[in-house]
Amino acid sequence: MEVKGRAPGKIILAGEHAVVHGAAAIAASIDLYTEVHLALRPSGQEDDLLEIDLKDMKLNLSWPCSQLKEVLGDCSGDTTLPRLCTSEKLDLLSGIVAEKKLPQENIQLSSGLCAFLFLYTSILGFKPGKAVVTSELPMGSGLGSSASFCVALSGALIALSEKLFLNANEKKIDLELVSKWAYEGERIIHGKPSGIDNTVSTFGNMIKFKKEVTKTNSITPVNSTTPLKMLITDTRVGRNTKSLVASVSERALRHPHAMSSIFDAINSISDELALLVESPAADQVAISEKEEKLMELMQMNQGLLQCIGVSHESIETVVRTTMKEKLVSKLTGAGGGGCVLTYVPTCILPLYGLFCPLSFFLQSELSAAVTENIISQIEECGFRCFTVEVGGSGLQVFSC
Ligand SMILES: Nc1ncnc2c1ncn2[C@@H]1O[C@H](COP(=O)(O)OP(=O)(O)OP(=O)(O)O)[C@@H](O)[C@H]1O
Ligand SMILES: C[C@@](O)(CCO)CC(=O)[O-]
Ligand SMILES: [Mg+2]
Repeated sequence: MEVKGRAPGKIILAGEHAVVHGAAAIAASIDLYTEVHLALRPSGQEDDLLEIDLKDMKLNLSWPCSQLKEVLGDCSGDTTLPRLCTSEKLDLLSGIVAEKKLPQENIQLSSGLCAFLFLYTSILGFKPGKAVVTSELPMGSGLGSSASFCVALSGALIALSEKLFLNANEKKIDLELVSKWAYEGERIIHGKPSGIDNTVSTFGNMIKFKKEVTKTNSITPVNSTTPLKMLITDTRVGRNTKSLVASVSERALRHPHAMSSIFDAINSISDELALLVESPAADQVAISEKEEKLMELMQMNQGLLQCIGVSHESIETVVRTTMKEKLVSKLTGAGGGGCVLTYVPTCILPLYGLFCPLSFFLQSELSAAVTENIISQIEECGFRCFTVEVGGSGLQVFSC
């Protein structure tokens, strides 16, 4: 039996990092995906391998299932109750991965491979199989590559374990369950994730997310009344979400009151942004007012992200370059390099002090010209730009 899981990356419009500390954040899926194709090997065959083929990295690794069983011990359990990967188990998994002596340029994949082995053996046990992984997302850049990998993989594993596509089984995939397993994978990669990335990758669209300690997380759909056009710049500066999240927590320990005020301010920005995105705007004047407010909120959020220490010279370069054209940018995801969002308003004339309500054609022509000009200035700095569709579908699972 073979299945394919496909899950999107994401952008965070407001609230990254603060969300780990209990503030609200707004995230939306984007139209860039990770796919995991999963096939079980027929039982009774000589080779009892568990294999992973990371196509984009041209990296193929395998482990005999008998060896995994010997090292990891019993991994069975109720698959409907996602389990935490204990630190003892993580040490065992890290040892199994370290034996493969990954080339230095791929060393950051170790945590992803530990998450793979943990999720596979927890959900399917030691059944021989093969996973083929491809992704359109730049890895480790703030667009949720780790979450989309964990969600696509968990979706495929649950579909196989519940034999979803066999014998006219009409049961639908349990998205809550997938998201919870993916969260356990994210924990291996991120250390202390809030859960926003796996949630938006699983369910898609735009959400307001707030982590709750004693009850279930609060997840509210945000229904945007206007399409949001985002230009994304990949600064190509490598970073790692786990260490950035840890550095913010350390700063919060050093300056608890100041940091808690910043997290509160970010919470208010997220609340206001969600209301704004959902508010109707009947005419060009209302649309342009709404867009200006949105840009102001993004600008304030970027300033606060700089305050908590997760901006970077490369991010500030993008912020300054777009500011010259009166556009606003903010980092997205964990920061420290990675990707930057630039909001491209539909009403660009008011930014230049001009107002022309009838000329929609002129607006879109000018918007395209300004965007092109900005892209060429940003790319001169050695960065890469692309645009994305915001708020599409979440996890999809197919039978192959
Ligand atoms: N396609 C993939 N295959 C295997 N591992 C992956 C894949 N995509 C991501 N990973 C794992 O996730 C790590 C990157 O996760 P990280 O959380 O640092 O960045 P991100 O998810 O892209 O950004 P952010 O969390 O800020 O949105 C990689 O180093 C790797 O271990
Ligand atoms: C930096 C962070 O807030 C978002 C990463 O996309 C971490 C998290 O919420 O898990
Ligand atoms: Mg991540």
